[in-house]
Amino acid sequence: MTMDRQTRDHSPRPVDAEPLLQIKHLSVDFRLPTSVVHAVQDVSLAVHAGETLAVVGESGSGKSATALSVLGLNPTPPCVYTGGEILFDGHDLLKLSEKELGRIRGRDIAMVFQDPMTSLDPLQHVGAQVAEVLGHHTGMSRAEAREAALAALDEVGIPDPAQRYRQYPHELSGGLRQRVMIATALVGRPRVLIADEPTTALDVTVQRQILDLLVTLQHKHDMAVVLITHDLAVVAETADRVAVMNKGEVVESGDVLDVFDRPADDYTRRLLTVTPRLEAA
Ligand SMILES: Nc1ncnc2c1ncn2[C@@H]1O[C@H](COP(=O)(O)OP(=O)(O)OP(=O)(O)O)[C@@H](O)[C@H]1O
Repeated sequence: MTMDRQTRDHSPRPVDAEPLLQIKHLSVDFRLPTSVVHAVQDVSLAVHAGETLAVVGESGSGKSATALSVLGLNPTPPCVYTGGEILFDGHDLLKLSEKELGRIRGRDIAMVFQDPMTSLDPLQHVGAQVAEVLGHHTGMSRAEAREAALAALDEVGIPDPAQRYRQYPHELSGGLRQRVMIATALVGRPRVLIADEPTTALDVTVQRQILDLLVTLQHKHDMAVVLITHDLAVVAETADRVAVMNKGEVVESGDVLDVFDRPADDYTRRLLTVTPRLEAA
């Protein structure tokens, strides 16, 4: 499988640039009543500003547990962080208090999940939910937060934002709901966006539009994006680098073009052969 290097936008970055977010030797267990799941084992990942790192692997390989660790969102218990560091802005996020992490969530590092229905409040107007993020993180007045939320809805391509502002999540299509989630994530201008299967629940045409939107916004705001997905075609189209996870470990990582053209690990090779859509990517 080969990909056209000419058509991909790989913005060069200074070789000595520090990663914005760095996960070093992270290990995470889930201690259940009768067993222990070693969900993440000695995982190291790094992402720079303006770069997309894809984390791929089959279901249960530890992608989400790794991503959720960044913002301390794995349920504790049963989750126990057994080793490693997550470095952001000179801090080890694993050592921060809940209050300190709360300040980083949404403002510096934001997440988008697969299913907006579980992340959005069904009883609150969508616009108010976008504005609420600003209330948490800035000193904006209500009117200013409303204006900024309207601008964010507009930026993510929601038609007629003033009217949509006053709708509830169930009144929107799946694609529009995911756009609201993205607006909610990005309105605080985070430097890192973690997107966990952001398009899996959507039909193929809408998937394309949402991915295009994420790429556009990433370039516009020079964000670092960690994209969790099991879809290698999505990786081929959007990511700069890829880390392949299997059974809690990173088995291979590198430039997407290199890894996909010349996979070094058997597991990566197997993943690539079961993804026919890649041929067209
Ligand atoms: N809250 C939890 N309690 C117990 N076990 C968990 C919990 N969350 C994840 N696990 C287990 O940890 C392992 C890794 O799960 P994780 O959700 O990170 O995988 P994944 O690669 O993201 O899979 P998927 O693509 O299906 O989301 C799995 O064995 C899973 O069952």
